[in-house]
Amino acid sequence: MSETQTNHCVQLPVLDISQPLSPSTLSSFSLACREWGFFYITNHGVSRDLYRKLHSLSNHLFNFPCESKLKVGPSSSVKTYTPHFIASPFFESFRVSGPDFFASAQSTVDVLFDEPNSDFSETLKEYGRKMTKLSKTIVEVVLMFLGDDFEKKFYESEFSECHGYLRIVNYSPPESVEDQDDDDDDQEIIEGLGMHVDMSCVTIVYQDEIGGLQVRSKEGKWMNINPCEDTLVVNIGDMLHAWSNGQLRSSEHRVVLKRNNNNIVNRFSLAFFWCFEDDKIIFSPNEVVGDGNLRIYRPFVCADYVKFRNLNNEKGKFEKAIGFTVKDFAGASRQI
Ligand SMILES: O=C(O)CCC(=O)C(=O)O
Ligand SMILES: [Fe+2]
Repeated sequence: MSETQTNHCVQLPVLDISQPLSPSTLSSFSLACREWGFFYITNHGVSRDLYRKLHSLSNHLFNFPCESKLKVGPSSSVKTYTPHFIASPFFESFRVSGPDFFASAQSTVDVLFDEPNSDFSETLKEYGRKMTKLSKTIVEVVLMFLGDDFEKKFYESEFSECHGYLRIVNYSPPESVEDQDDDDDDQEIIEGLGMHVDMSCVTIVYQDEIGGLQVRSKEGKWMNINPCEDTLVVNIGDMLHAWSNGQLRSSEHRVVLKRNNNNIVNRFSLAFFWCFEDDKIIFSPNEVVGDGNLRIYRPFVCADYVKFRNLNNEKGKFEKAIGFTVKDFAGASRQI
């Protein structure tokens, strides 16, 4: 039987990232990270104006003809554009990488635009700076969820070399896909991005008001993560999941697209991935594992895991969770 739309919505706590953490909030976020691997943040310092600007400047790039965008596509030297039909027929994205977000954005702009233009790159520089600062704060806070003073014990030694990159995503039907004319009710769901787990330590997601982000419960049920004005969604990825010895959940999630009179509604999102450096050896410290517990992952080099995932992506299995997660890559068959 094919899957149809559900309406279950998960209640995730909202963290005011501008305030110090109180012991009572600590426990609800700690629980959310262990149960869902997702929570919201507010007072994050990114204005609605900046999001409006990012949306409109990004649309400008997405509106270039396909042939132009492919000049920065997977077969080009720049490789910042992922065209339709790689992640899904409805997904296309531009990638902007840190630490020099300006230079990375400009490498795309220089190919696409005939005239010199730095509006996009300047804006991405500002957004990259804000997301970098936010990611550092989030990692510190998440370390507090794991244990007393863990941010003091582990932030500097383990997380100070992290880096980030941004994926700007446009969910829309490709030119070659006709609108469907099924009945209105009981429609099959359309995945804009299939089930996957992130590779990152943490991911910060901005989704527009359309919604469609879903997390899979431990029981395997899809739950909506509704957009909420002025808040961002944070989720734990496989790198931090492995580092925490599985205590923080790296959840399967996906994006489903909405329809309006059988037309797919365009959706815009920004996913910022905060990751360990390539040569980092991910190995959960004794104190994190805790007395009497066993390690569930063998130590591994971060870049080797990224390579493992990308290899499977190339085979057309873009970010599919099953068979290609850190559990498959470094799960300890014999616990150590
Ligand atoms: O588009 C979104 O809202 C989320 C995207 C996502 O999960 C990802 O890019 O890993
Ligand atoms: Fe994701």
